[in-house]
Amino acid sequence: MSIDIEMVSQAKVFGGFHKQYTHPSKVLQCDMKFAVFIPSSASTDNPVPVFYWLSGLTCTDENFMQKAGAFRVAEELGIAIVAPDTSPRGEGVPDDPDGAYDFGLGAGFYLNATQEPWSKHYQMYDYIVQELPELVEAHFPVSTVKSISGHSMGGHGALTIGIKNPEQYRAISAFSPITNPTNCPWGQKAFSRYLGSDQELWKDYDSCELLTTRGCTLPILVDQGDSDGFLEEQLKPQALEQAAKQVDPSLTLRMQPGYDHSYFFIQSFIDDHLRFHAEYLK
Ligand SMILES: N[C@@H](CCC(=O)N[C@@H](CSC=O)C(=O)NCC(=O)O)C(=O)O
Repeated sequence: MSIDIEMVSQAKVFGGFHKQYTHPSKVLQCDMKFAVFIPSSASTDNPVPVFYWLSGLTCTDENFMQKAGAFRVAEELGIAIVAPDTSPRGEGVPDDPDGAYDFGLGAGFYLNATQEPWSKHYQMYDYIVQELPELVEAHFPVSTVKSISGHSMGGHGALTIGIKNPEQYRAISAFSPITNPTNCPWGQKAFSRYLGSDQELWKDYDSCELLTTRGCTLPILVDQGDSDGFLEEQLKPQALEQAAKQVDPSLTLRMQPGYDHSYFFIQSFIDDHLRFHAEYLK
């Protein structure tokens, strides 16, 4: 079934096009925006692979597209980029009761909420894994070959979604991911509200737990700045390293001296990530 999408803006960049769209989401029960970069080599005769980018807390589709500096190398490698929003939006979509930045709007945590009042709209896992790729593949000159990456909350999303769907993605990468959300304040706040008090159920969205119990057949690249203010309390890359050691050696964790949590860090290493993904998207 084809879903209608409406273009909001487009701009030529490095020979390709950045385009922003809006569409009604059946899964999220609201209108959503997403953005794509389509390289100039893409056509119906030459469908290109797709790099999905999941952004972090407070972001929309715009943060990565405007700040990461990814288009020159994506054009060179012939890779499309898709950047969704980070939560459902719009009238009727509930937000954090105190308007906090780390829950509700802009903070969907890429999971399927089970608790009221969140469960009606906050189904970001199904949106990213099913609805959005179906829509993208129906409307753009792209193949079904894809990989997934993200930052912070989006790094958590990329890791958990990639680990759980190895048949759908070719590679996973992350910048400064929340690796062990069941064991950090951001994750505990979000999971207790979206998923309820049974912490056994939280494990299904924790990359350390998933790696330990399922392993991972996909290659994983993680970059983490050692001057990141969220490092010790929220991100815990060593927990991911420990979990990976127990199952297989597919994780490359690079601690990057002096870098913080910002898009300046992402901008500094996004070319490495795109080239890493390109190896597996061939
Ligand atoms: N207190 C800050 C926190 C928001 C923040 O740092 N957001 C990061 C992602 S954090 C983890 O998911 C981000 O990417 N921000 C957008 C950007 O363009 O930098 C605040 O409210 O600003």
